[in-house]
Amino acid sequence: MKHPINVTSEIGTLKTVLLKRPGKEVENLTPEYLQRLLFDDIPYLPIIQREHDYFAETLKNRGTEVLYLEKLVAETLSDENIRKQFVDEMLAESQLTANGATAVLKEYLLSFPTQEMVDKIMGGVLKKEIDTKKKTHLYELMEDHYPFYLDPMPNLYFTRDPAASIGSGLSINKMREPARQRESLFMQYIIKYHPRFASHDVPVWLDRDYQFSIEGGDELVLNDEVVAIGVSARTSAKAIEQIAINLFKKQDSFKKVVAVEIPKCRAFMHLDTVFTMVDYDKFTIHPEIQDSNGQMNVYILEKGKEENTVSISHRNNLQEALKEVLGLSELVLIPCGGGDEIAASREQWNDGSNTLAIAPGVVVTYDRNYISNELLRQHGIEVIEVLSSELSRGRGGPRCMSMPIVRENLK
Ligand SMILES: NC(=[NH2+])NCCC[C@H](N)C(=O)O
Repeated sequence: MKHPINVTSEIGTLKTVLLKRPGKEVENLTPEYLQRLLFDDIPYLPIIQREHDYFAETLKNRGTEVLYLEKLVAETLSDENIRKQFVDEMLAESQLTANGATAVLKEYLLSFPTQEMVDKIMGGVLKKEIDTKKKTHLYELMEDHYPFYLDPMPNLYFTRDPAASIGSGLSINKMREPARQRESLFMQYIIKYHPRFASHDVPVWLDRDYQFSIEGGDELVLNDEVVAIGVSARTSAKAIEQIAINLFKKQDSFKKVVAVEIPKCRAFMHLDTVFTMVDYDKFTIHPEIQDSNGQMNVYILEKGKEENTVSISHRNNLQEALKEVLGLSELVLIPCGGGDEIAASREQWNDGSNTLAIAPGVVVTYDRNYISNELLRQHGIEVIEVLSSELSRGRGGPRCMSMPIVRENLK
């Protein structure tokens, strides 16, 4: 059987992708906790699901196999021992909001059929769901207005971030924000126990127990030798250096990691919110990541002379650095919003630069970013638009909502 993971570029024809259909977790958002849960508004569930289904259909119509995270997790947990072990680990990481709740919650969760249990863990567990028994302890009698035992995970539909496919392996990410840290546990179990992956010895370039954060929105596989990684609000320089060391050391063909420093702010949380690859020699860019002279900090990491080291060199122009590492004489950066100040910030905010390439020169984008979309078309890119009123409220676009598992290699 073929190796289950193969991603040697950002643009090779997308064969298999992982999505998560938004569910109850999105309805468990309330204004009070929006910020902490990394949302700016509450999506309307039936519409966000319709939009997400449309996105999935669009990919299927182009021949992509769509896998759903929630289904893979349920399949992974079909063995009773693994199921129990998973629940234990999930509860241990969930910083339960009431002492002594762990045992009750475990019993409660395990009482459901596996798919329902998975949906519940993802959706969140309200205290009122299980607070039926008589209260005997002091802490149980105390008024506590926090509604959840288990917080919902509304960011799960951004499957790009908790893990990232690179070559034949992946990084299973230590995520930066507490609201998202549990998300990568799902992938750890899938890789270890799901029949599609378990028997293949999938290399893990960096694991979720690594101390410093990294997120998939920052990890861009430019080709089979070069990976670009954003140094961002979510991804640390330390994790980038470590994954570079691991990539150069283990198999596969990777020779260079390009660390691209971007401003650390909410609107630009990951590299893919300001920079994505759309063709062999074309990228989207949000102009604001460069200074007034068009410069920014870019570092090229290569295998060092000593074992477990990298050699690092600095560049200050992204376009030139990309030409250098990709061996191109010409390379186009297509500005989000056409470079117009207002349109650029509005469309960047709604993920106008966050394109998902499904083949070289073919991208999926949000319909609302009409200026950026038009500009992409003028550059010869085929743009397939998807619905975006509710999906965009979570601050992520088509690239973040998809985790490629298999892409065709570039010729
Ligand atoms: N790769 C990305 N750009 N992901 C966007 C994730 C958005 C999500 N609300 C978060 O704040 O984490």
